[in-house]
Amino acid sequence: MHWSPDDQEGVVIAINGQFPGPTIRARAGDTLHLHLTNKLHTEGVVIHWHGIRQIGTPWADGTASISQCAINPGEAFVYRFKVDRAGTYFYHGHYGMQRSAGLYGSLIVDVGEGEKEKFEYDGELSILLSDWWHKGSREQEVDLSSKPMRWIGEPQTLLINGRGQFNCSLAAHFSNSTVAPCKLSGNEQYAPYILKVHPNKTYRLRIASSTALASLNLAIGNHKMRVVEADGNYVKPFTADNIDVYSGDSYSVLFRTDQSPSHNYWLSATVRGREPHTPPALAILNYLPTSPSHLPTSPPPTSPRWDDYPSSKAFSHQILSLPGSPTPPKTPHRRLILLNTQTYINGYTKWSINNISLTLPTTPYLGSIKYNITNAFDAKSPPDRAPPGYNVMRPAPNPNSTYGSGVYVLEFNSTVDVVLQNANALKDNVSEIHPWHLHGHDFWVVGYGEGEFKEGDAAGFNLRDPPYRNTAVIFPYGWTAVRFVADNPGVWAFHCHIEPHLHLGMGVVFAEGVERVRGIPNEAIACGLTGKMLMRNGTR
Ligand SMILES: O=C1O[C@H]([C@@H](O)CO)C(O)=C1O
Repeated sequence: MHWSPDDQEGVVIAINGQFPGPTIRARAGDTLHLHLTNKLHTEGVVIHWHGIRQIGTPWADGTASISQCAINPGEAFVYRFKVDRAGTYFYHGHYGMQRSAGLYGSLIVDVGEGEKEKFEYDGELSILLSDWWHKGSREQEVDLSSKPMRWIGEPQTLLINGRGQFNCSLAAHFSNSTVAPCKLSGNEQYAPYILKVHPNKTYRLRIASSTALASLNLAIGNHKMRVVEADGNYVKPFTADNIDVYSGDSYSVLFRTDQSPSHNYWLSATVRGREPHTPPALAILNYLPTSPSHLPTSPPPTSPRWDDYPSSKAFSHQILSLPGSPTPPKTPHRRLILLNTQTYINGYTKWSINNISLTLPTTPYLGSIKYNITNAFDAKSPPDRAPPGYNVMRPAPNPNSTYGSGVYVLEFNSTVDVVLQNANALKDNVSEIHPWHLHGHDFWVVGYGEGEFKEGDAAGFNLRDPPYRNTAVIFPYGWTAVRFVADNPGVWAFHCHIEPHLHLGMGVVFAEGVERVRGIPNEAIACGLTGKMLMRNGTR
């Protein structure tokens, strides 16, 4: 497939003229060859593929490590990887703030030839959720990197498959707010996305969130959902009126079209965890043969209040793996405790992990480790835990941190626990949601807790049916523990999926079995010191 991000039109990055980018659909076991030409005039492009583990491919894709060389304007690159299992995934830009500008699309992998899903359905629908600002991604980067920082604020619009409303509401007549009704003839950019269904069928709705900031809650008016998949893995099915979807998450839900077929219904997404200044995103569930322009006669579904954390926690705790799913090794070889804090460095606002704010080196980690280039990043590994006695309920007594680019070197095939410890941010009584995403692996989400993690809490970890996924949320003032096996040779990012938070340093880098990585393509290391090495060797 040929595939080219084009220049920003307004503030949206399109791929092959489409926004969001094209849906890439494959079958488990396929090897994809995606030819990417960067047609942006001034910016490099890096793409990350969610859920792709790439074990067994000829090389551990440099995209797995967020510091790979960007594909420069005018350059072309072939992404080659195997999609080894079915599931709902997506891809997105991983360079600067390009995700907030729209560089994303769906990646859907069907079960292999002759195989069956563990649930049945008559039809399938797919939505990719995102958020959108009127400011371009470059301006946002400058704002975030200024002293004092200028925060990007809440998005102007939430989008469902790239569609959303600004300054008008499709459901204005249901509320007493002063927002004007949207005048629809059908082709406006704010026309809603329409999900067409036939009555009395079971549909699989695939959902992924590529938001740059917003945590969302999704509901379909008058319809219950049955959650069956999370991040490409089966979960024990459960029924929900609404579901939380954090940035980086993907789900499949089943629902029955058992409502009156002479009406249409709203699908809505609302903001969670931050006081919303953005109206809900609305799409229309259109019961055929009713006309899609027949707006729903009932109001959009209600969702929990943005700060109703007990309901979000209850939802997360309900996600457990389907019996027969992989279970974690019983004991870890190593446990990292990563304290998440909002900090300052010389007056610049940052996010830090164990008091280090990640700054990516200009040379890709994969190449520098593989070829023993010792001065490309900090030789010292970051600490395995923050100093004891830190009060997570209060702003830090000393809010200053330092920059760092060091790597956690994990023993190949070892079992690693990571406890993500949330804390108070810079302001009193503020602690935010952070969805953490791991590249190149799935992890088991083995526990959640309130306040400070204590070693004794590990005795309560769920090792029986923890969900196996690649994104896990930490709630305000709480901790979340994940366990994974470091069995994928390469260098892998683990980071908050809120794009401005990563931009401000909220991430860490893991390296394992790099000596086993064979045949790194030149394009993946053609920058920084490895780029110079290739030039010296005459290979470039
Ligand atoms: O990183 C962030 O910065 C702001 C605020 O803390 C400072 O303006 C905010 O809400 C974030 O999530």
